[in-house]
Amino acid sequence: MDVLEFDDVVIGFGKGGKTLAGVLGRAGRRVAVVEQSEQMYGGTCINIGCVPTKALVYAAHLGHDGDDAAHYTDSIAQKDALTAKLRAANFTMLDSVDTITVITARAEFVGPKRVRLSAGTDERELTAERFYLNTGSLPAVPDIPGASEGGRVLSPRIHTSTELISESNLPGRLVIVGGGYIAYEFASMYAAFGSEVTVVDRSPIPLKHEDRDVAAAVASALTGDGVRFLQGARVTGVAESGETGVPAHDGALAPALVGVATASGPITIEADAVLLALGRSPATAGLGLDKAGVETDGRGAVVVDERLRTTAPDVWALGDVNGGPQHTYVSLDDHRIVLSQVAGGPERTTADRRTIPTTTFVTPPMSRVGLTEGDARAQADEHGWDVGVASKEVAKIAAMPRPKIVRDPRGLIKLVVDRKTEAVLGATLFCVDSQEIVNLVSFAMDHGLPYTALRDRMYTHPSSAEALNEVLGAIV
Ligand SMILES: Cc1cc2nc3c(=O)[nH]c(=O)nc-3n(C[C@H](O)[C@H](O)[C@H](O)COP(=O)(O)OP(=O)(O)OC[C@H]3O[C@@H](n4cnc5c(N)ncnc54)[C@H](O)[C@@H]3O)c2cc1C
Ligand SMILES: NC(=O)c1ccc[n+]([C@@H]2O[C@H](COP(=O)([O-])OP(=O)(O)OC[C@H]3O[C@@H](n4cnc5c(N)ncnc54)[C@H](O)[C@@H]3O)[C@@H](O)[C@H]2O)c1
Repeated sequence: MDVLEFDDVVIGFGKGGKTLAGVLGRAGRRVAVVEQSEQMYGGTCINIGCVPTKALVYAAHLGHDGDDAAHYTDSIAQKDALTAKLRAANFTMLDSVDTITVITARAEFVGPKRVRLSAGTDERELTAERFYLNTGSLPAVPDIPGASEGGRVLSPRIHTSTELISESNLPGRLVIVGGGYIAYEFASMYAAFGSEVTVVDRSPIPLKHEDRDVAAAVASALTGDGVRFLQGARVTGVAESGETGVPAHDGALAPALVGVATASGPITIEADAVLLALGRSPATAGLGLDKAGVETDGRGAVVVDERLRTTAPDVWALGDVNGGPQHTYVSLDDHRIVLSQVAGGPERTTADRRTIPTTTFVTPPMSRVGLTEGDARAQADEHGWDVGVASKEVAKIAAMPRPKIVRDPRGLIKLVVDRKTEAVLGATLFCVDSQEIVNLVSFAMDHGLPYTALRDRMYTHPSSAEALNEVLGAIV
C-alpha cells in the first residue's frame, strides 16, 4: 500500500483547519488536507451552515412577483449557486499552493501518527509529523418513534437542517423540534418564506437562557410573523398520514402526522416537513481516535487542553470536534491558538478569550455578549458588582432612526454594567444590525473599556451603533 508522507495533516476541511493549512502551506510546509466529500470543500459553514442559511434568511425577506413556492424554489437555486462558487474558491485557495495537497477521502487513524484514507475501494495511508483534527459535528438524531431510529430518519418528511435546505419545495406546514439556534433561525426564515411553522420545544419557557423581557420580545416578534410555539412540549411520534387516510397535501408525499405531548394533553399536527433541530454532536465516530491515543469525552468530543492539544503528542483539535462553542469564528480562533504553537509568535490559549459574542439570525437578529441581567444579578455579591441596567424598546430609541429607515423597528436593546467600575458586564441586542453592534460591545468588554466610552463615542449616522449613545445614557 502507498504511504504518503507530509509535514502536517489536517483532517476535515473546516474553518480552523483550512486556514491553518493555508498558512503552513504558504510557509513551505508539505500539508495534506483530507476531506471526505467534494461537496464539503470549505466545510459546514459555507456549504450547509452559516452562509446558505443566512442567504436564505435574506432571500426570505425580498419582495417577489410570483407565488411563495416559486420564490422559495428560486431562492434555493440561488443559494446552491452561491455555495458552489464558495466551494470552488475554497478548493482553489488551498489547491493553488504548491505544497498543499487536498485529498478527497475519509480518514481513520490506524495507529499513532498513521492514517488510512478510504475513497471508494481505493485505500492509502499517510504519516506526518503533526495532525490537526477538524472534523466538525453532525446533527443529533435521537430515536423518535416513526421519525428516527439509530441516528437515521425514517421518512422523507423528516429532515435535519442539511436536508431541509436542499429541498426545493417550500413546505406548506413545517414542524420544528427544538428550541436553540437552528430552531429559531429556521422558524423565522420559513415563516418569512410563507410556511406555517410550529416550534415544539421541550423547555417550558422560550429562550430559557435569556432574560424574560428579551425572550418575550423575540417570541412576540416571531409569533407576529406567524410562528406558533408549543413550550413544554414533546414529540411522541410521527406517522405517515397515508396510513390513516388523510389525503396528500402536495401530491407527492402524504403529510406526516406529528404526535405532540403538551401540558394540556396530546395533540396531532399535520406537517409537510419536520425539522429536527436538537443540537449537533462532535464528529468523532469512525476516526479511530483510540488507535492514535486521542481521548474523547462522554459527548464524543475530543479532549483538549487550553492550547487545543489532544491527549496524543503532536495532535491538535480545532472547531466543533473539540466540544467548544459551535460557531465558525470560534473554529477560526482555534486556528490562531494552534498556529501560535506550531509557527511561533505570541502564545495564545482559549483562556485569552474573554467574551464570545453570538448572534441568532432571526429577524431582526438577536445578539448577545457577556451576561444577561439575571446572571449578573445572581453573581453580583460574589464579584461585588453594583449592577446597573439600561433597556429600551428599539421603536422608542429616538436617536436610532436606522430600524425605522429599513422598516423594522422591532426589538429591544439592553446593556448590563457594574456601576462601581463602569465595566460592561453584558449586552443583549435584539434589533436590526445587531450582528454588527455586538462586536463593538464585545471589543469594549475585552479591552476593559468603561461603558461611558461606548456611551460618549461619536458614531456614524444613521447607524444602529448610535443607539448606544442613548441607551447607555439611561443606566439605572
Ligand atoms: C444550519 C447551520 C447554521 C449555522 N449558522 C452559523 C452562523 O450563522 N454563524 C456561526 O458562526 N456558526 C453557524 N453554524 C455553526 C458552524 O457552521 C460550525 O460551528 C462550523 O462550521 C464548524 O466548523 P469546523 O471548523 O468545526 O468544521 P466543519 O466546517 O464542520 O468541517 C468539518 C469537515 O470535516 C469533514 N470530515 C468529517 N469527518 C471526516 C473524516 N473522517 N475524514 C475526512 N473528512 C472528514 C466533513 O465532511 C466537514 O467538511 C451553523 C451550523 C449549522 C448546521
Ligand atoms: N447563528 C449561529 O451562530 C448558529 C446558527 C445555527 C447553528 N449554530 C450552531 O449549531 C449548533 C446546532 O444548533 P441546534 O439549534 O441544533 O442546537 P442547540 O444546542 O442550539 O439547540 C438544541 C435544542 O434541542 C433541544 N433538545 C436537545 N435534545 C433534545 C431531545 N432529545 N428532545 C427534545 N429537545 C431536545 C435543546 O433543549 C435545545 O433547545 C449549535 O450548537 C449552534 O452553536 C450556530
